[in-house]
Amino acid sequence: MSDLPEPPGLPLLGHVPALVRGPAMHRVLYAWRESYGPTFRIRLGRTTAVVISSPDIIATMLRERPETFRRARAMSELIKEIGGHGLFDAEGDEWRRLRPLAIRGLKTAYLRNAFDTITRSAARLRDQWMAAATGERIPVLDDLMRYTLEVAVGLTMGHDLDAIGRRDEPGPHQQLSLVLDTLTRRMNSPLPYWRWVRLPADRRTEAAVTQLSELIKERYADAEQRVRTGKQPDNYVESLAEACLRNGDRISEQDVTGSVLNMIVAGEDTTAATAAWAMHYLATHPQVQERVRAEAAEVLGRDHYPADTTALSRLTYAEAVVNEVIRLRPASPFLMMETTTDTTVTDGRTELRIDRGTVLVPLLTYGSDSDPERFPDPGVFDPDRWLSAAARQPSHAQGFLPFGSGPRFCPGRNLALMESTLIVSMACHNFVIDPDTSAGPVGERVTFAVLPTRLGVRLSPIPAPAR
Ligand code: HEM
Repeated sequence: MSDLPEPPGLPLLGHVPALVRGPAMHRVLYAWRESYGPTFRIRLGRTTAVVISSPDIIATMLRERPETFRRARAMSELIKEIGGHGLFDAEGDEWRRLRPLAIRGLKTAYLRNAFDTITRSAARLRDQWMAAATGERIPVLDDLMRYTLEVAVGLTMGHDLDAIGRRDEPGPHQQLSLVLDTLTRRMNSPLPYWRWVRLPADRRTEAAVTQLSELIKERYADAEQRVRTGKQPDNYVESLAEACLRNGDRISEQDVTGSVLNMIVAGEDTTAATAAWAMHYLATHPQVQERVRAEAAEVLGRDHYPADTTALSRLTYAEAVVNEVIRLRPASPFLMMETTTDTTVTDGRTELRIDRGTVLVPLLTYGSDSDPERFPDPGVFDPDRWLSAAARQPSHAQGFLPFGSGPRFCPGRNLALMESTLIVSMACHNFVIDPDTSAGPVGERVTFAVLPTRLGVRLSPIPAPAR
C-alpha cells in the first residue's frame, strides 16, 4: 500500500480541501484516476484511504461482505449518531438479521401498494405543475425531493405525508434533505465540532430526525395492533410487526425507527436526483422528449400517467431515458468502505495487499461517461443504447455498478426505476419541458448523492385534446 501513488495534498488536512472545494468530489477522484492510475492513495485528515477503480477488485470487495469488507466505520458512526442507524450502516450479524427483513418489507410494499402510492404522488406533482404559470421557473429538484419522500413514507409506513400539497407548512419534509448535508459536513470536518457545539443546521436536522422517529414509532404501534388482529401486512412497518409477532424475530424499537429512517434517507435524495437529472436531459434534448411523448401517447392514451404496472412496463423508452441518466449522472458514484481484516485482492494483473481497517473508496461507475469501449460516443445522451442487445451483455455492466453489487446490492433499485420512469413519462405526456438557466448553468453538488444545482425548467401544459 505504501508504494501506491498519491496526488499532492496539504499537511494535516491531506486531500480534504481539494475534494471539498474542487468540482464535485467524484470528478476530482476521476481526474486523479487519469493521472495516477487505477489505484492510488489519498489522505482524509489523519486517515489514509485507497481509491480503487479496477472492476474486478471492486466486484471482489462488494461480494466479500460482511466478512472481509464493510462500510467505513467513520461513516457508520456518523449515521448512528444522527439517529438513523439501520440496514445501510449495519454490519456483521446485525446486518444479516436486518437485510431479510428489509427485503421482505420492501417486497410487501411493492406488491401491495407501491404503484398506487407512486401514482398518487405523481398526480399531486402534476397538479402542482399544472397550477404553475406557464413559463414559471420550476425548481424540479425540490419538488422531486418531496415526491420521493412522500412515496418513501407511504411505502414504509402507509402514511400520507402529503409533502407536495403541504410544501409550505412546517414538517419533516422541510428539513429531511438536510440529513445528508449534515452527514456530509460532519464527514468532511477535521474535528467532531457537533459533539461540543451544534450549529443551527445540526439542530434542525436533529429535530427533523426526532420528528420522523416519533411518527415511525406511532405508526409501528398502530401496525402492531393491526397485525395482532390478523391483518396481512401492506407496508414495511407492518411487515416488521408481523416478523416480530408471528416469527418471533428480535426487533427492537430502535431497529424499527432506524431501519425505516435509513430506508427513507437512502432512497429520497438518490431517486430525486435521478429524476431531476432526467428533467434536465429532457429539457435539453427536445427530440428525446418527443419520443417519450409519442410512447406515452400510445401506452397511456388519455390517462395522465400509467394506470397499472402493465402500462408502466410498456414504457420502455422512458425507462431507457432513466438508465441513460443514471449512466451519465449516477447518484452514488462511489462508496466508503473498510477492510475488517488484513487481506489481498487482485484483478489478475495487480495484487493489492490491504491492512485491516484501511478505508477504501471504490469508484462504482468510473468510465461510464468516458469509456468508448463499453459505451460508444460516451458523452452523447442516447437512451437507445439501453434498448440494444448489447445493453444486455455482461461486459456492458462491467465496472458500471450504480446500485452496488453483491449481498448489499441496493434493495430500492426497482422502486427508484419505477418512480423515475413514471416522472419521465408523466412529465413529457403532460408538458413541454424547456430549460431555464436564469439562475446560471446547472452544476453538481455531492452530499451522499450527486445533486444537480441551479436546476430549473419551464413547463408548458399540453392541452388534453392535443394528446
Ligand atoms: C437512483 C436511486 C438509487 C441509487 C443510485 C442507489 C444506490 C445505492 C448504492 C450504490 C448502494 C450501496 C450498495 C452496495 O453497498 O453494494 C445502495 C444501498 C442501499 N439502498 Fe439504494 N439507491 C437508490 C435508491 C434507493 C431506494 C429508493 C431505496 C429505498 C427504498 C434504497 C435503499 C437502500 C438501502 C437500504 C441500502 C443499503 C443496503 C445494504 O446495505 O444491505 N435505495 N443504494
